[in-house]
Amino acid sequence: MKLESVLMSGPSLSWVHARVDHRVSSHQSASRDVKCQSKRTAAFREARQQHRLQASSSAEPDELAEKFFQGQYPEEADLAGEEVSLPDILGRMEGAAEQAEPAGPRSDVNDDFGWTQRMEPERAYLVGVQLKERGSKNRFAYDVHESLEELGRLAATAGLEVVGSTHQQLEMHNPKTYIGSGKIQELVAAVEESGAETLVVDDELTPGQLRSLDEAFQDRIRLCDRTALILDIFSQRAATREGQLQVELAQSEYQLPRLTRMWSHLERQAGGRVRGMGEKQIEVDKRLLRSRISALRRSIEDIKSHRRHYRKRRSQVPVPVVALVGYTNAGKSTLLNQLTDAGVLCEDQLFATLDPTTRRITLPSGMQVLLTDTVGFIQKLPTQLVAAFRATLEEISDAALLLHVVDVSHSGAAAQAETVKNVLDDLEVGNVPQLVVWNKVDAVAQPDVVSAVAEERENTVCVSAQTGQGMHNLLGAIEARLRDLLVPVDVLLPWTDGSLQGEIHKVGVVESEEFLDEGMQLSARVPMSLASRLQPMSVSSK
Ligand SMILES: Nc1nc2c(ncn2[C@@H]2O[C@H](COP(=O)(O)OP(=O)(O)OP(=O)(O)O)[C@@H](O)[C@H]2O)c(=O)[nH]1
Ligand SMILES: [Mg+2]
Repeated sequence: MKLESVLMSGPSLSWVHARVDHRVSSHQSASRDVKCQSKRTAAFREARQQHRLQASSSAEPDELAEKFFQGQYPEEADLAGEEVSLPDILGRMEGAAEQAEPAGPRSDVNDDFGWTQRMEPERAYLVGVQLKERGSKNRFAYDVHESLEELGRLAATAGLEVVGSTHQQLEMHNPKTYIGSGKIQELVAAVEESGAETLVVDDELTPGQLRSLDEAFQDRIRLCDRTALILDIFSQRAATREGQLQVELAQSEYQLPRLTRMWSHLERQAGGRVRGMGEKQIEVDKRLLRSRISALRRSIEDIKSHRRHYRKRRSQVPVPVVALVGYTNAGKSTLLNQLTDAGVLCEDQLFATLDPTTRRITLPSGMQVLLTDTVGFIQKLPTQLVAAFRATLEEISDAALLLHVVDVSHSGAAAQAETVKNVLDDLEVGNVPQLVVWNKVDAVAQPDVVSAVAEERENTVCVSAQTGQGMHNLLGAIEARLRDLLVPVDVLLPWTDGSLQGEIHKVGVVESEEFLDEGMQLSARVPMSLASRLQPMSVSSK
């Protein structure tokens, strides 16, 4: 009943997601990063209210709420009528929590509700796997050190403090335990020694791997994988309604196969006396989560059709769209700001931009284009997010040209560019024409050499979005590329064929339109493929 109300209440679902990860070592979970505080405070308020209604007389509502908040679920109240009483479960949990409480005092603060939360960031330990090279396919494979460094930046963005890391070289990820089973005890010891409360794994774990690692750590730490971390960052940052819905959908899909964890631990704590309850509850939760997923899909579809309508109107204005795409932190927003007065937030942080901003710019000849900033990509991008952002990235598929921004000063620039290429292919926009922008040329050791290499390559320009170097060149290149892509046509479209007119507006630049008795006469610049289809209607060929 409670979970249902939480699930249906939308925004707090990310809190449910957090709860899935909560351990019985609940005093540790109280140290979750402060960024989550507002969501958690809301959850707490709700919990407390519900407890006032539900709690048995044997426990103070506040005490119950605090336990609930620390990952000791309020639904336990629902179990009261079953084989084990609520105070019994709470007592057992209390024992477990005491045992698990980390040694040493840490500074705590009181919030409005009188419960305590530590201000220090949660400490995280990172673990990754270096897959052994297998043939030329891995030409752009990420080095595990780079990947862990990136994971550390993601962790920091999410508000964690990295206290250590390790990796292992393997032919493939161990399907049961992620790292080699022989390495696990070593990892457990290293994590314990580091004092970390969270283990962050550099890949997406399968539900089975998650379970095995959980068991190896005996629920003493919070486990988090790269996907959960990225989803968490997205949920903290999504600003528009659509962005929030998309992230929530991605999180729900991620949680669905992993729900077992939150109930199996309850069974363990109750010493098996509530066996069967967990399973029953998992089924209920899964059903609720599935219906939430359907509701989210419907809401997103509604917004999408609104946007389609808006884009249709916009496409009637003959201004081509140029979309900035690239790896996260490549400098896309800085470039947009340099070319316009958009004032978009640029930060030396991953995923600074989640929601697209569009501005009009004028090219040297006076031709106008719309420049759109988009969300950055990252290696091992969660599949749920690729799917979720397919809608937002429709903007990209409508673009006449993609500016692929590459941070050329980054040691992994080639691998990052390859990742972007693969994601664009996944999104089925790999064949939209592109101009490659090598950014941050001010930060490379030999800018002249880099510029010379860029000049030799097709469709590549070198710039510094920060200093403004190369901007004039870039604008010229955008214009040349757009003109290249469009060919002039003069056509007479019969009134019986209305759809072609819309298509010309959508993908080309209309220069003039005249309504005649026989049809519409139109001068435009359109892509080559459309120009050849329009050939039979060409005025000059009549
Ligand atoms: N040295 C140097 N730094 C740059 C340049 N362009 C951007 N940066 C810095 O790189 C960091 C990331 O820039 P953003 O513009 O936020 O990058 P982004 O591609 O929009 O990143 P996301 O929105 O996270 O995907 C910021 O700290 C910028 O100041 C450049 O030309 N030179
Ligand atoms: Mg940005």
